[in-house]
Amino acid sequence: MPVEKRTPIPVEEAVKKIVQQTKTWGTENVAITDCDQRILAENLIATNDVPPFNRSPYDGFAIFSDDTNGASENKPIKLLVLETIGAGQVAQQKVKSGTAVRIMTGAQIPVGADAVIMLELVKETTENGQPYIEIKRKVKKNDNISFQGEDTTEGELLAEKGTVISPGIVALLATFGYHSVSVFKKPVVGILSTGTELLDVHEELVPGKIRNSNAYMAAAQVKAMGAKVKLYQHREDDFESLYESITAILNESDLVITTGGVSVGDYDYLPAIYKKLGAAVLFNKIAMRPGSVTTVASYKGKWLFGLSGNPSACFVGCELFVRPVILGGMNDKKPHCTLYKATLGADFSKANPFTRFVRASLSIGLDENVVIPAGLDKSSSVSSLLAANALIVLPGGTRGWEKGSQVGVLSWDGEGSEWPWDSPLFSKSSAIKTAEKLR
Ligand SMILES: Nc1nc2c(c(=O)[nH]1)N[C@H]1C(S)=C(S)[C@@H](COP(=O)(O)OP(=O)(O)OC[C@H]3O[C@@H](n4cnc5c(N)ncnc54)[C@H](O)[C@@H]3O)O[C@H]1N2
Ligand code: MOO
Ligand SMILES: [Mg+2]
Repeated sequence: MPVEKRTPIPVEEAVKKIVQQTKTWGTENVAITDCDQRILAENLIATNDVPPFNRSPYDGFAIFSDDTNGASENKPIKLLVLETIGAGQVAQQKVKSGTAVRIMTGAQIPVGADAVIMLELVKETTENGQPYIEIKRKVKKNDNISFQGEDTTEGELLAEKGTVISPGIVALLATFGYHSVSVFKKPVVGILSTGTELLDVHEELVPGKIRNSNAYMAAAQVKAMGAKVKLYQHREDDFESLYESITAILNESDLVITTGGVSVGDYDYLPAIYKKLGAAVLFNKIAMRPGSVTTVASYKGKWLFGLSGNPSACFVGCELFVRPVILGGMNDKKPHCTLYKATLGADFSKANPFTRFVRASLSIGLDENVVIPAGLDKSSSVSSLLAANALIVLPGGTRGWEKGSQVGVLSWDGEGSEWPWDSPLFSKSSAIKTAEKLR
């Protein structure tokens, strides 16, 4: 059989094809205790003013400010203390001229009081068994009052649907009585590695075999993206059993990630499996390195991601193509890796017609971000993933890059990007033209 000729498409076009087909995973209600890092499927609206009543920001005395007119070191004024209230208590009596209520931080300002003076600024006395305070200064109306609604007002839109729930948002949900909250569902991602050479993690090495690292790596990646993972026992490169496994996994998952067996080799069965399934292949060759063989197909509303068997290629394919499907389906407004501009900290000499994604270590600085390649730059490398927190994006058709160059970097750390692909740092370049020549 002649080897299949594949037509590479530019990376951004591949990502666009995916984004166009992304649909939401639906919504569910989760308890406030389980909602952190999920994505809001409803607007977060203030259901009351915060604070809900005028309150004291200090431990002190609630007074009627006009009583302090003319008060001075030599001429203190004296007020009768009616009662004491702590936070959570409400004064029983009104503050009238000549009186005060001892009040603790967080307690509601008593009716009639229009200012608070701190404990440290008064002298406490007793006369005829009655508690009094002396004040030696003028206190202005509204001094030391935390006003109702000064933080938020009822009806205010605080966070829009699509926002990631941070600890701060959890605080607001609690403040406004959302004991449960509507969030976008997590998709279920089934992960299966194929390879006759693969061993389980606990197995001893034998000649010709290696341990399966891709499945565990991909599981960790998609978990970090917020998906649920179903990890399956790896399979040998055998058409029938692989076909059977994949159809079974399709029933149990929203997305199926396979690793390996997706290129043009004798035992690369994924292309034939997509064909037999009747899956619609969006692309099977991308003008990029690593990960050029990444294949994405859709089947009955489900996704099939054929990631490369080479670990670094598998990793990159997952970040570039799986991420926007998982996060986009959860209505995350920034479903792609975060784009940074950085200074290249070391020469990168390899020329390549394809857009390169170099595993790299990115340091975010106050004045400058610096990025350096993270190790052996081969798609088969595992060790270069160790120090990597980002991918340097080097547009195709270039003759190597010098230390000091400004480059675009995509990182899986950070808040994500809406659409990083238009960045001039990635210059629409000659990648595809050069790739065409190579075909
Ligand atoms: N004649 C051609 N050969 C190859 C091409 C090509 O275009 N023409 N593409 C090369 C590129 S680029 C890549 S990437 C690989 C992709 O290969 P597959 O996705 O088909 O993966 P496999 O053949 O199954 O394995 C490749 C490599 O990765 C190792 N591997 C596989 N699975 C795992 C795993 N779960 N954990 C760790 N390592 C794994 C496997 O042992 C192989 O060494 O094809 C090139 N060839
Ligand atoms: O997909 Mo391969 O790893 O392009 O390098
Ligand atoms: Mg292969």
